[in-house]
Amino acid sequence: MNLIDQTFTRLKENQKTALIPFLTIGDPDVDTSVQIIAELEAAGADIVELGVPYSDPLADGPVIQRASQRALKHQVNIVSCMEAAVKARAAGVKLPFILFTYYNPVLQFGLDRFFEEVKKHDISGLIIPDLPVEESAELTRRAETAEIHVIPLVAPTSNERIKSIVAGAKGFVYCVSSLGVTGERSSFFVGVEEFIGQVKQYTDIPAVVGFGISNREQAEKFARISDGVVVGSAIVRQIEEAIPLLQNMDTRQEGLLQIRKFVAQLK
Ligand SMILES: O=P(O)(O)OC[C@@H](O)[C@@H](O)c1c[nH]c2ccccc12
Repeated sequence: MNLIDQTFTRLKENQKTALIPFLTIGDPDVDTSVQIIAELEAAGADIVELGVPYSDPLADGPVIQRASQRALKHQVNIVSCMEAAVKARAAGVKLPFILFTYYNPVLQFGLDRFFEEVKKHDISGLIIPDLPVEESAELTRRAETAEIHVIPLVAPTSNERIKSIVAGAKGFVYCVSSLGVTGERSSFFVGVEEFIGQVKQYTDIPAVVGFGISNREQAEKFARISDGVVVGSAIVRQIEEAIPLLQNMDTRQEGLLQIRKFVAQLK
């Protein structure tokens, strides 16, 4: 059974909601990312999104754009991100890994080789926000063969398309809480509760909410109406602010603890 499914089964039995952090792998470097993944688990994360840095992150706000730029400075690519998953697993991290990547790096890599590598590197799920509709059938078919879940994203404006987007979906459905790009927000799409209710009508798999969630109050609000909450930019900002501490051996532990504490208070 896919690790993502196992995780949601366990959470459901304990009436808990998933906390799913996102981080850009290679920011500030891959080995630090591996250590941060261990901190995220220690802080109570249930699943982690491993972000592949990309030069043209259309759907990302400034915080994740800056993180991608820092990672790309030392040529972090899709394989380094998969290697980070293996290193984290070797370090004892039990969390399911979702590889988050734009479609272009996958295309460059080639689907055959991509799925060989993904399978070898203990990846349980994929999120590809700009996956072209005409490509999704082929990619989903290959993913299913490799027992990897392609997580669909639904937006508040998806309306009648929600049914077709979530039909046959595996893992969970990623409900985007607001229009626009990723980044901390003080308000969300007006009808976001109804939107999540709509999604849950069309599917039995967990409905997870992301975009803009940056503090405990917001996380609690969405945890009450969904099966999981994704937090990215707020955590990536914590990493960005901790970089001076992380890059000095004397203060590295303090930097890691700072990140862990921020995530723990979300859980
Ligand atoms: O950063 P936020 O606002 O907390 O949103 C989660 C988001 O970072 C993560 O899931 C993600 C990063 N880049 C994306 C692009 C599209 C959709 C989702 C994402």
